[in-house]
This record gives sequence, structure tokens and C-alpha cells, in this order.
Amino acid sequence: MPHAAIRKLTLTAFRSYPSAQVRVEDGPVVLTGPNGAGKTNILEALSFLSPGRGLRRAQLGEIGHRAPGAAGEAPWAVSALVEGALGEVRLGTGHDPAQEGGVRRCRIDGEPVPSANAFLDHLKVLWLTPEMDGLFLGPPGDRRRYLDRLVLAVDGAHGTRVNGLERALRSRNRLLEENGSARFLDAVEHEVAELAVAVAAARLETVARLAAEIAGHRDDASLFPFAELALDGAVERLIAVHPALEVEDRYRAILRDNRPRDRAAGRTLEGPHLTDLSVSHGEKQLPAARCSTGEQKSLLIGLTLSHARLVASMQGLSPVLLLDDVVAYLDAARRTGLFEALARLGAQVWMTGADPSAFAALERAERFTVAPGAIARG
Ligand SMILES: Nc1ncnc2c1ncn2[C@@H]1O[C@H](COP(=O)(O)OP(=O)(O)OP(=O)(O)O)[C@@H](O)[C@H]1O
Repeated sequence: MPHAAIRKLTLTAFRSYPSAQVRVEDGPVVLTGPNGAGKTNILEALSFLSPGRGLRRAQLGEIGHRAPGAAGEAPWAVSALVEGALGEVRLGTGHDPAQEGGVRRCRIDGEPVPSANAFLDHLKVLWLTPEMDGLFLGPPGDRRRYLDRLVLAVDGAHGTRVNGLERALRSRNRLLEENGSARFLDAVEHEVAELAVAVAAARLETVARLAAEIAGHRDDASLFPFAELALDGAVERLIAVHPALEVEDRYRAILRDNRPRDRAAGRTLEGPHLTDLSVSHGEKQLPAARCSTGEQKSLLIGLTLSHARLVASMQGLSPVLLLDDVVAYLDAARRTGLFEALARLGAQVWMTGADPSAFAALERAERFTVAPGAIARG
């Protein structure tokens, strides 16, 4: 399976780096160094080669390099030479608070593109970070965002649908609050329902594909438990029991009936904007939230590998994987299991850890030592 790979990464005034460059032949790429050295910052820079706010969900203004004691927001940029689906391209992104307000600019081979959605034609970047450790215990909104990223990696139009639905819901909520006319409400609910069904259907389809991928790879399950996935939401329930042609009308009827209730609440109380992704430990038949911390982490690793395989099989090109502080956490057998699974996957993977010995078993790795503001090979 061909794979996408970053060949050169250039950071300009990005977080702890005034400037930095990393060249890699292939991978796996291993970044080690003490706590706070700037390892995650490199993965975060790579995560901006995909749509969204990166793996820390950062505000654009907090990213620009700040010298100690300096105030204000600084411009920053990330550029990467990528061997992608359509050959070699240069993807660039960045933000200049003096010029661009709240959006980051994106370029492909120097030409401006409307958004980072355009990067998806060349590269998919998937990540697993320590911040995701609380995913199963945290609020549903976190799992919904995780779910939408799973979908976006296999369905580039999903981001536009989700954003469109959020906008349409805001219009409906505003109309309800302002006691807007029934005619306007009918029109906006028509739009909400159309987008809601599209969002829910895309999520259900990806979850079904992912479940099939997981079922087909139970061999990895002894090391990383397999996950069972389900979606719980009003429109998903309608899709499960009614013919496809009826779903939009039925959800529109729910919206119409709920108008008084939603007006009182100040928001729309049913729809895919409230859907939750439930994950269970397949062997134990136990909700992930009730599994041990280690089991939850292993479930997340298993899910990441399955998702990467799904992306690869659907796109014909393996994604780039970012694994932040995952390896040090694993026992020796799971570490080896992970390295073997990654080798089978054939994806370029960037891994971080404080301790280089955690990566000793990895063959042919490209190793870098990270110190504050600097990255050195070896
Ligand atoms: N905008 C910024 N300007 C300058 N430095 C920044 C900026 N944002 C974050 N930093 C610095 O980056 C460092 C954190 O880097 P990072 O999270 O990449 O470390 P790490 O090597 O992954 O550490 P750990 O092993 O603890 O996870 C901190 O020292 C932080 O102060």
C-alpha cells in the first residue's frame, strides 16, 4: 500500500521554535527529549496539515513563538514537503494576527486555497494524544468531535456538512428566540433537517465501516482490545427504523413539534449536534468508561490503528500517524505489538517520548533529540 509521508517540515515562529527544520527519508520518526522540550509542538505543527484547530484545539493567537516575557500575538507558519496521493506537494499554513483575523491561511505549492480542507486531497493526518485519555469519561461533545474527525478522514465533505448544520441550528435558535414567523421557521428547519440527515448518515456509514475493519482484524485484539461502537442520537434512531426517504420529514416533524420546548430552552433539544458515540470493550462487553485507565488507552490505540487501516483501504494511501507519548506507556509486549502493527500498516508514523530506550526495539527509525527550541538528528 503506498503511503503519504512528510519529507521536510519547516516551522517559523511556531510555539517554542523561533525556526526549525526536520528532514526525514521515511520513518518511523522518533522524537525524544525531556519534558517541555517541544516534542508535542512538532506533532501539533503536523496536525495543522489537516482541517481544524490542530491536536491541541488551540486558538490561533496562542501559537506564534513568544520570547519569555513578551506580550501579544505573533505570526507563525508551518510548511511541509509532502509525498502525497497526487505526487510531491508543498503544504503551507499559518496565521498573522495583524492581517487575517480568526482564520489561518493555507497554500498548496504556494497558491492560496480556501481552507485546510484542500489538504485532504494530498494527506490525511491522524493522531492520538494524552489529552484524548479522558475521551470516554468526558462530555459527549468531545466524542462527537472525535467521531467527526474519524468521518472527515474518509469523507472530505463532512466538515462542510457539520459546519453548515451548526450555522442552520444557530439560525433556527435565533428565529425561535425572536418569535420569527412560521414560514421562516419552516424554511430554516428544512435546511436543518437536510443537513442533519446528511451528517447522521455520514457518521453511521463511517462507524459501520470502522466496525467492519475492526471485525476483520481481531488478530491484534490480544494486545489492543477491539472496540464496539454505537451512535446514540435522534436522527440516527430514525435512520435505523424508517425508510431513508422518510427520515428527513420525520425529523422535520420533530423540530416542528418541539418548537415551544426548544423556544423555552433557548436551543434545539434533538438532533445530530447532540449525538453521542458510545464505545465498549469488545471482549469484556463493558462500556469503555467503566474500563481501567490502561484498558481505555489500549482501546484508543486499537481504534487509531483500525481507523488508519480504514483510511488506507478507502483512499488507497496510508495516512500519517502522530502518536504523542503513547509508547512509554506500554509494556514491552504491547510496545513490540504496536511497532509490528505500524510496520504492517506501512504508514509514516511520528512518535514522541521522554525516554529513548522505549523505542530501542524499533528498526530503521529516524531518531531526533529535541531540546528547547532545537531539533537534532540522533
Ligand atoms: N507560543 C509559544 N511560544 C513559546 N513557547 C511556547 C509557546 N507555546 C508553548 N510553548 C512552550 O512549549 C513547551 C511545551 O512543549 P511541548 O508540549 O511540545 O513539550 P513536550 O516535549 O511534548 O513535553 P512533555 O514531554 O512534557 O509532553 C513549553 O515549555 C511551553 O512553554
